[in-house]
Amino acid sequence: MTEFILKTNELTKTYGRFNALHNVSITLKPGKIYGLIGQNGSGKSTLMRVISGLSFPTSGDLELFGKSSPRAMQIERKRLGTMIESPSLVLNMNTKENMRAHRIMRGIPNEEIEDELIELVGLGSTGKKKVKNFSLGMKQRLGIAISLINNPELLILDEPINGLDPIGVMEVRNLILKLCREKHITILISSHNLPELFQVATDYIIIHDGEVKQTLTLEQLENKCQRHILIECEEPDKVLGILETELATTNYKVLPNKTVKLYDYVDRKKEVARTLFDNEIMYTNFSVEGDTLENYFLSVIGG
Ligand SMILES: Nc1ncnc2c1ncn2[C@@H]1O[C@H](COP(=O)(O)OP(=O)(O)OP(=O)(O)O)[C@@H](O)[C@H]1O
Repeated sequence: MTEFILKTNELTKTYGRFNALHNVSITLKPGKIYGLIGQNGSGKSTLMRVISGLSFPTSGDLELFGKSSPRAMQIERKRLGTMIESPSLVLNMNTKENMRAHRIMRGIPNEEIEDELIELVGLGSTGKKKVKNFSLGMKQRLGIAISLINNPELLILDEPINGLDPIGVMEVRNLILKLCREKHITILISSHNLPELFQVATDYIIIHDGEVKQTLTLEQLENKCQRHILIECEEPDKVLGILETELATTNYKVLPNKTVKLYDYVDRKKEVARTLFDNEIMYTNFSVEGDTLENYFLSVIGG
């Protein structure tokens, strides 16, 4: 298996003097769901367009499935599926007709893939119903089915849950998880809604004003957001001893910089401080940390 599906190195895209992307360096590994999170106008679609070959970078490099020459990339891009901005659907056609049109346009001979994908995205019962009468969620799922027609290894979905009602969101979310878990497709999905992405993504790329501000795994994000008491001290081992014997908790983490994160007693911090004091533990910092997803996102983008 390729170690990296995609690597970008200092990708920049300018429109006139405006930097839509600035020195974007990211890597995507197989089997993951990457959440590209940023406000409106932060550069999400631009990045997706450049990766998909719909737009050229002004400078910087792109490597797809280990290949970087323009000729090789043209071939490797056949391993991508994309739905950028709204799906391209013919409203006067039904599900099957839309699938067929796209299959023929892409030159894919396997007719069976049409029904397979229609079932996969849960549109098997739509029959003769025309797309113009579909809900937004159904249209998004049909768009995703179309983007899967070439059996892609990397799927790029630009705001697929934007504007959907809660049921539509849930259906698209479940579909994305299914594609990753059962079909082993790596997914890059953009949204301006971190709590929504939080339900599906395994990794996060935070973009703001065309710059990647942070990349982090789900575990790192959870750690950042989980409320805890932060204790910085000279002798963390002694602190742990007190936490276990006096406060009967092992729900803590010790960081290499002599810092203890305690996930219990967050709303009873005076009790912890008193216990440490009574046991003659000196600390240099004692504070409650951690945030909501939205606040964390805002702190990263400087809001
Ligand atoms: N063809 C273009 N010409 C000039 N400016 C552009 C062009 N395409 C995008 N931009 C600008 O680049 C910036 C990034 O746009 P982009 O569409 O990538 O943002 P986005 O994060 O996808 O936003 P949204 O969530 O609203 O879709 C925006 O300020 C946009 O106006």
